[in-house]
Amino acid sequence: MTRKMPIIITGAGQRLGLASAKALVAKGYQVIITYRKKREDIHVLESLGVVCIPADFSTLSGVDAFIEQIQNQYTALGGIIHNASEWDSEESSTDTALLMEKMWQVHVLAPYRINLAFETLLRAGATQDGQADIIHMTDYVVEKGSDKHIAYASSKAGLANLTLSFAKRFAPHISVNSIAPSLLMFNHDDEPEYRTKALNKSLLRKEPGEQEGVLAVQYILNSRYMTGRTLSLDGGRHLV
Ligand SMILES: NC(=O)C1=CN([C@@H]2O[C@H](COP(=O)(O)OP(=O)(O)OC[C@H]3O[C@@H](n4cnc5c(N)ncnc54)[C@H](OP(=O)(O)O)[C@@H]3O)[C@@H](O)[C@H]2O)C=CC1
Ligand SMILES: Nc1nc2c(c(=O)[nH]1)N=C([C@H](O)[C@@H](O)CO)CN2
Repeated sequence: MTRKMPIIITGAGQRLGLASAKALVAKGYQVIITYRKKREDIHVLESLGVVCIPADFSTLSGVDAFIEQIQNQYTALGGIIHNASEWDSEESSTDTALLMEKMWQVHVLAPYRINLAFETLLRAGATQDGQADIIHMTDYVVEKGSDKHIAYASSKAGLANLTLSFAKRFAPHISVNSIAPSLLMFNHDDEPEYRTKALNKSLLRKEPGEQEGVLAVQYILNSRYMTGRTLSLDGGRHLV
């Protein structure tokens, strides 16, 4: 059943967020997205009727400005997909304290503050649609850690824990779930040897692409009986 109430996707100017926004619009959803960089694809989304809001969650004031804008413009929400993310490594950082702060700011504080702020809007949306959804984009490394993205992995573990807490707090009208990919899609600058190594980390040895994540989002939005759980998209990596 398609929702009447709008679904927010954060960080949807490219890759998985962009593909998810296009897929939900094609299914008849009202979609709101956030972005930082105004790429050509933002104009494409606007032409499809998507409401595109510039938002930078790297500061508390940036998070609160986004919250205020939504609260001023909407009286109900069908859901929010916390997709915005930075995949920073210790190797690429000169200050590990700032790295940890940055990872927790975007992956934990922003979703935490937004979920609390939007509870009333989501409950109003659930009244209209029968249910509202929060989806946290986490990561396979929540289970296993990462020796090269330590701060990132810890923050995604924090996000995964938010799924458990908000599922309890917002039941029964708002469902809260995680999607935990391992490799979905490479970045354009990933070297061939890195790609080979990453592909060999899973049993299925493939780069599934963004549509694997889109299918998971659609499954959760269509589900009527899933909350506090994680959809793991990892090609059997846990068995390697
Ligand atoms: N790609 C993969 O293989 C995997 C992805 N995931 C998770 O899935 C989700 C989607 O992945 P992917 O599409 O690769 O994500 P991206 O790396 O493309 O990041 C998504 C968007 O997040 C936005 N963003 C980053 N920092 C901030 C910030 N401080 N404030 C607001 N927006 C911000 C960026 O917006 P802009 O470009 O406009 O600056 C970016 O386009 C992410 O949460 C990721 O951690 C997990 C495991 C594997
Ligand atoms: N925000 C992002 N998070 C992650 C990305 C990414 O590109 N952006 N990529 C990965 C990798 O695909 C990793 O799962 C396998 O090498 C992880 N998180």
